[in-house]
Amino acid sequence: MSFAVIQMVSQDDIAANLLQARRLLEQAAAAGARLAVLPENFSALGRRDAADLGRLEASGEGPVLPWLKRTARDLRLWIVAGTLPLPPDDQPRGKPRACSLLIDEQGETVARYDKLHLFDVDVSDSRGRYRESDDYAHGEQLVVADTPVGRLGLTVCYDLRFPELYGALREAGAELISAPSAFTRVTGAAHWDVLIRARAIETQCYLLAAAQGGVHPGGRETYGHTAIIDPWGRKLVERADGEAALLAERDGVEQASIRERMPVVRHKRFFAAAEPRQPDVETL
Ligand SMILES: O=C(O)CNC(=O)[C@H](CS)NC(=O)CCC(=O)C(=O)O
Repeated sequence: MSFAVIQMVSQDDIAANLLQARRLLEQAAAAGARLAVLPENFSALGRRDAADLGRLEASGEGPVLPWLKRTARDLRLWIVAGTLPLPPDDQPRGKPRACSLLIDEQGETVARYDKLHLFDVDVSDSRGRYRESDDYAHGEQLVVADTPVGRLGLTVCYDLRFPELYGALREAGAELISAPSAFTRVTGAAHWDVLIRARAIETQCYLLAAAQGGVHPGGRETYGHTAIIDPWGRKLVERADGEAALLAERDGVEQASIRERMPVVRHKRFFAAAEPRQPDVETL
């Protein structure tokens, strides 16, 4: 049972990004992938109109959700739709979440994960001030779902720095974890490789790390290095930058053997809170 990670160099033109994504998903499906992970903000990168885009999609008039449905069905492929801005289901006019949808091969949405940790960070480079929370609100729960390649835990990008989330996904039964990303060049060069391998090793899961890799509008550069890491921490595939569809296969027997021979879940002595903490109360 193989799965794919897709690397893109998304721009601010949604139609062009969807064409690029379609080509890469076709390659993945033709090579035999049953599930493919798109990168963070695959459909639009470098725009500041997340609220408008999210409301448009929620109203059913947006371009991305119907495209996802159609593509999954045409290619008979499960898709982890990187991220796209979407308001909460029960507040169609609310602030968008950075939302990672899991679409099945019939085109139905079977899970929705809203990015828990928002990237409000001053990176030490010339243009490096990021305030994701200006445009997005954070999510509030963990999400795992069953897929044909195994039980999947969903995460996004900056989440990679919060191992408690990954530990909780493992305890919720995850066998694979998706991490669609758009790491900055600077932080990626310093930390990406260690973060994705550490999350795979400590959870004994396959890490499906699908990244943006190249130059985007405004000269912003992402680190790329899309990869699949196996539960022993081996890098099965990797691409430094540019468009790519990379495949690997799950070895469930080996994964079970690693978990049995090194039963870290049973050895655990410190426990993080089971639920993410509630949204911060605004104080003056
Ligand atoms: O804003 C967009 O257009 C796309 N979204 C992103 O790039 C997101 C939020 S700004 N990036 C990250 O989370 C980078 C994390 C990172 O680089 C790190 O943890 O070091």
